[in-house]
Amino acid sequence: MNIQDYPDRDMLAIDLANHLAGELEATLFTHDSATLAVAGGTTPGPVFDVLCAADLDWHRVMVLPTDERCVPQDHSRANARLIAERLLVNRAASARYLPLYLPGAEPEDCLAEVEALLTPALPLSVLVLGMGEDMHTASLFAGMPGLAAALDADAPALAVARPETQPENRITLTAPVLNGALSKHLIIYGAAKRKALERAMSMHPEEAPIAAVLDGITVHWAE
Ligand SMILES: O=C(O)[C@H](O)[C@@H](O)[C@H](O)[C@H](O)COP(=O)(O)O
Repeated sequence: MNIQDYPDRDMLAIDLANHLAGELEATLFTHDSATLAVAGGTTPGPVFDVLCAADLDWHRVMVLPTDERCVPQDHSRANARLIAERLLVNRAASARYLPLYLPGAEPEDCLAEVEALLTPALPLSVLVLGMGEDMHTASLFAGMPGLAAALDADAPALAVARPETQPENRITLTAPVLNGALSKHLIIYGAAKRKALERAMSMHPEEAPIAAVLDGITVHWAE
C-alpha cells in the first residue's frame, strides 16, 4: 500500500483524474478495451468531473460501479445516476456502462444476467474505491450476512449485500474481482477516514473489509 497526500481535494481530483486517464490510455494501447470500476457515494464526483474531459478512446472503455444500491437508476442514491451525471458526460459520454443492478428485480434475480455482461469485461483495468469510516469498501460491510463468502478468493464476481446499517439492499463486486484489478486506487478525505484506514491495516477483513483489498493499492488522501 502506498499513500499519496494532496494539499487539497481539488489537487487530488486533478492529479488522480490525469493519472487514471494515463492508465486507461496505456491499457487501450495494448488491449481492445479497458474496464474502469468506480465507487459511488459522495467522494469521487470531483474526480469524475475532470476525468470525463480526458482525450481517450472512450468508446473502448467500459465503466461500472464497484457496487450498486438496489434502487431505480434515476434514484438520488443510485450510483448509476452519479456516474451518468458526472462521469459519462463530455468526452466520456461514449463509454459503455455496465449496470450492476437491473431495476425492478430482486437482487438475487439479476446476478446471473449481470455476471454474464460483466465477465467479458474482467479483469478490471482500473479500480477506484471509496471507504466508509466503518471501514467498508464497495458494499462489503462488517457484520453483513455473506461477508466471508464475498471475501473468499474463490467467490463469484458478484454478491448481494444486505447491510443492517444501510437503507437498501445492494449488489457488490467481491474481493477477488476487486483484487484482480490491474491498478487499484482508494480515495479518502479527512482525518477520521485516515485513522480508520490505519486501524484497518492491523484488523481482520471480516472486521474491516477494506483490509481485504489493500495489497498493492494506492491511497489518495486530502483533508
Ligand atoms: O456506493 C457506495 O456506497 C460505495 O461505493 C461505498 O463503498 C462508498 O465508497 C463509501 O461508502 C464511502 O462513501 P462516501 O464517499 O459517501 O463517504
